[in-house]
Amino acid sequence: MEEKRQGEVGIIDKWLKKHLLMYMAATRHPMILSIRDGSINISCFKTWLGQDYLFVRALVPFVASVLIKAWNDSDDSNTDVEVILSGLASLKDEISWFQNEASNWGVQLSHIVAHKATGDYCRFLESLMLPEVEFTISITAYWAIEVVYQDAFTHCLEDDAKTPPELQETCQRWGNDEFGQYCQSLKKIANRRLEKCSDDLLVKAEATFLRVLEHEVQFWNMSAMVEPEDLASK
Ligand SMILES: Cc1ncc(CO)c(N)n1
Repeated sequence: MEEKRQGEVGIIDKWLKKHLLMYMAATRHPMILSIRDGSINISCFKTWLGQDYLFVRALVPFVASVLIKAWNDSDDSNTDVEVILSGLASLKDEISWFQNEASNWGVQLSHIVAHKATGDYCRFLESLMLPEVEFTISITAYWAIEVVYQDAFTHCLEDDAKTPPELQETCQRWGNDEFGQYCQSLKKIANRRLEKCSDDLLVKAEATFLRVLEHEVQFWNMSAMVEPEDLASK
């Protein structure tokens, strides 16, 4: 295999440049900016918390499907499987974190109903779980899903950010260095596969990346909406 020359940009970096506006719409959404400048309405945060709990639960079988595809198709399946397995394992801790955080904020997870954006995003995950969806496509989607949160929440932890103290821990969950490294590992696997896939698949993978960004924007939009019951209680 030809080694990439140092400094040469991979396919994903080309996409990030080409679709920068869409990427920024997902990672610098007004909801994220409102966390960063401290102006966030806490009821939006609670909406996000409940809906993201549903999303993360749906992420478990999706990541499991990526793992199976790595096992079956990957040209470097030992390390790929290990990377994906560590992500799958950490979802268990993440779900416990959501349960604990929800109880701290008085959010009843057993009563949460999926909003349209959550349902749409979960159905998209299900479509990617089908066996006929190639590993290259599903690992690209997995990287994109994780990197949006990593990038967005890292932004809320920068030195000049005014993130409220009670939201710091949430931002740390996705904005910590270790998760940043994890996203780099996913990017490396995706890039390696994308470098050698057919043009046809490359077009499909790029479209999948864009669909993830669209779903992320819709998800933030939905979270930023104040629930009718919160308005009624004002
Ligand atoms: C909507 C959404 N996207 C990405 C992540 C990252 O895991 C998440 N928890 N929720």
